[in-house]
Amino acid sequence: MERTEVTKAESLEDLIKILHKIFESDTINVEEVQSVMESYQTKPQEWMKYAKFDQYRYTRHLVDEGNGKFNLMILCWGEGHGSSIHDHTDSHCFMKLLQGQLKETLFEWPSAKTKGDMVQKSQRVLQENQVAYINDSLGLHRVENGSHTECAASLHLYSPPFQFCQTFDQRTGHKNTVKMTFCSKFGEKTPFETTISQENN
Ligand SMILES: N[C@@H](CS(=O)O)C(=O)O
Ligand SMILES: [Fe+2]
Repeated sequence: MERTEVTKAESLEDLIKILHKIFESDTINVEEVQSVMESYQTKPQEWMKYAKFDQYRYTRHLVDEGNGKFNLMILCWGEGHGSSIHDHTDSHCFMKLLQGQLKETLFEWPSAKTKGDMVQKSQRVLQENQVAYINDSLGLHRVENGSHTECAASLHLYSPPFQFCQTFDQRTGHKNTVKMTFCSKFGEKTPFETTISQENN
């Protein structure tokens, strides 16, 4: 089979344009999305306006709604911040490192039979510009900024977009449904009323 030519994204704006084009189609080619996201060489001045860090937990900032086909967002991870083990609500999830490093740990879905600790499948450290991909059939993951001196930022694309996910307790495998909210949308801070019940995972 011929390899699909992948356009190089010259800027974040350019990347968004290319993604819109790709997602006009009803079928998604995971490798194509991954390659185009990888082709963008991170330039902090292009995404700085979205990046706001919190002292206590990672924050989520909506960048683009992808014509209803995908959500593109920037996540800001302070020193030592991490997510809980979670799923991705049957969506495709692409995660590109914009700054720093993030450790991704994959887990198996807990089964009714296996009680106790959740089973860890693999672990890797993502470097600047790298793109990771996950969906529910590949398992669950936890993402962490292990550094105690550097913050990290990542660009996430979810298709179709989703607002809720399930988080899992590593010791028991018990799950909870959580609503995921945005700290800012399109560079503007989300009004306080809607962030008051904010729960990222
Ligand atoms: N999926 C998580 C971030 S990560 O840990 O992959 C979120 O959207 O908040
Ligand atoms: Fe995730």
